[in-house]
Amino acid sequence: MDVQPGIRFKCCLGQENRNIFLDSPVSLDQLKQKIVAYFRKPNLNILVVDTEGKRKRLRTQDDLDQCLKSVDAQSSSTAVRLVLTSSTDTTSPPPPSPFDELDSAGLRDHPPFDRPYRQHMGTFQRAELRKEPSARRGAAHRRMPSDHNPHTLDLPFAQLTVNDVDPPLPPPHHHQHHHHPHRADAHRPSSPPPGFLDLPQHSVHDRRWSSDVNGGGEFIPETDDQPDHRYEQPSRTVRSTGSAHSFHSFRSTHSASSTQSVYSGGGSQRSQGSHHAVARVSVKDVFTRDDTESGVFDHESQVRSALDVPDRLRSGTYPRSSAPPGHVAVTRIGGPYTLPRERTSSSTMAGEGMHRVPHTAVPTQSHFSAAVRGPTMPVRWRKGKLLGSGAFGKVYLALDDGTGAEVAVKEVELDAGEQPSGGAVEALEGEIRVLSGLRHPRIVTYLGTKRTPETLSIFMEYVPGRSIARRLRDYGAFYIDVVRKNTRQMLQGLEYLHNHNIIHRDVKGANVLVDSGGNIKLADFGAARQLQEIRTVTGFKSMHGTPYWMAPEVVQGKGYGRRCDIWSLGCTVIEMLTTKPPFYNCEAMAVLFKIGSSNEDYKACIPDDADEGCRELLEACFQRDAQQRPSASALLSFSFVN
Ligand SMILES: Nc1ncnc2c1ncn2[C@@H]1O[C@H](COP(=O)(O)OP(=O)(O)OP(=O)(O)O)[C@@H](O)[C@H]1O
Repeated sequence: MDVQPGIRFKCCLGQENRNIFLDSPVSLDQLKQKIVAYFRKPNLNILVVDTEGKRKRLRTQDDLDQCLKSVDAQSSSTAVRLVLTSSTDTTSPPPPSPFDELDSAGLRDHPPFDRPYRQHMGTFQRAELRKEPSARRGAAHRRMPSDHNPHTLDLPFAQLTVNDVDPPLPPPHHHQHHHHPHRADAHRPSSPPPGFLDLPQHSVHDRRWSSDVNGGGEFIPETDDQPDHRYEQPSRTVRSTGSAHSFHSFRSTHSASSTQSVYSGGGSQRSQGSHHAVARVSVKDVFTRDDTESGVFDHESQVRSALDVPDRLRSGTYPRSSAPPGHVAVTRIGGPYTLPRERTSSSTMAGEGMHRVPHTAVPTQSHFSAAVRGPTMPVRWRKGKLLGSGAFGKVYLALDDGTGAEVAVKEVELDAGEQPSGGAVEALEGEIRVLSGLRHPRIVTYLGTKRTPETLSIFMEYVPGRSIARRLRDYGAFYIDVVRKNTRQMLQGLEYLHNHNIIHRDVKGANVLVDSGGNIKLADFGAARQLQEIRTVTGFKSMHGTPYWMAPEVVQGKGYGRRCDIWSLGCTVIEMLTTKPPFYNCEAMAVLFKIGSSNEDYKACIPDDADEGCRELLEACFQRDAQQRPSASALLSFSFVN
């Protein structure tokens, strides 16, 4: 199938950032229409920003064509940066953009920011990590902690290169993407503004669908144009139908005429080795203003997670007791609400096969009270007990004195005498600011940061049930059903992160937290590189960590992308089955060679008595060639996790 070329327009109006994708050839009218639709302001001036930061007004189709020509000339770039200003204010300077903020903070030219802001924030870096001057490295080794643990590793930091090795996606091809069985997820639509859902074009069915972090993320393409159609999942995603709609008046959206039957597309699909519940809902009935205020509005994952009935009902995330009779309690981003339950003869509450949510679903306003918003960044807070310590700092429980909620706070010591240069701390703060826009039931929510001269405190959602690693220590290896459920939920979290261009980089049992309902949340994602940088400058200047979960391309310093998380996920599955990751009986240095050496067959580490489906998934995860590893989305269709 021919895929038309497409152009991404990164639009910035004041603090609001949107990505708009348009197929070529792009017409100015089309662009203007999109801008009006997305920013809900008519007659905006459109200024194009060139690579040197100069702005030029786009008035005519010719201007646009010229501009697109210059984009074509730079083969690596298909993005056009636009600044929008109010047309009533043609003389005043354009509104501030995140780039301006970085400029004024002197950060933009700092190495971590030598790429566009969002690309950096999206954590897919092509830039090599800065190399430590050798003298400093020497000092680093002198200052390495003496408590050597054979299972941890101190490497000169500069050995790691972070590259987005994932090849680019073909450009978007709207309107027809549903029809191609293999490319259904190979298109990325534009990110809608809060309260706006451009569903006709960008249905939730498109799993490439991704709103940006705080509305303006750099979209780094996924890798599924790689030949892993064999892993393609036919119809697992939730389809959403509906028209563009404001979420700002919740009550008015519940008219009896809404279309929102939820049904499975032909019931369960065991032929693919899995069940696929295909739901059709009117998203306007699922989301409210609360969702749109969270800074990110990921319709697909939210719809999917809201309707991931098998998982939730099995695991008890939905507090059934909280639902009135005849209703299903549903945990939404930020909290629960209820949907009337209606069973059909082929449905079960475990979600096997068909389940229906009739159009009379009526969440009430009371369900959307403060309780559903989840934790927020505390203004005044008190430190509680130590929850644990890691390579980068200690994690404490803390009480938010404003709301009474408990949150977790990771304290990273900053060496006051040797402040990190080059804005490493600011970079981390910026990263957390962006990451705190992410919301998904399978990831720990970052809330924000606070800094004193001695400490950087990173606030997070508190997950009470301890990590998988800790549970393995306490109880021993998990039964296969728990491994299955945890794996599925980890994949859901990874899918969400990867769709938002975040590589976790440190997937392992210690970074998978379990809540009191036995559901997992991925922790410690996205910020590892900045933390590493801070520790590099202020602490023992080395890469400190444990290599057992590392992917070969990471160890080999080749540069890596999202698929390194898939390898680590495989190691974590082994960890859950046996309590230890592969080769844990070897010292850290030895295991590095094993990981790096193509002679070492990781598949041999799969326990002999492993479930057939589990073996299939692990073999896929342990493909040495990262490109051969399926994506998180593809793995979600494997029989083991269904
Ligand atoms: N949001 C959280 N809620 C509850 N407990 C947490 C939270 N974040 C971390 N913890 C606890 O604190 C411990 C230390 O976490 P931290 O992220 O500092 O280190 P780690 O992940 O164990 O190790 P490393 O830093 O080497 O990856 C974790 O093992 C976990 O038990």
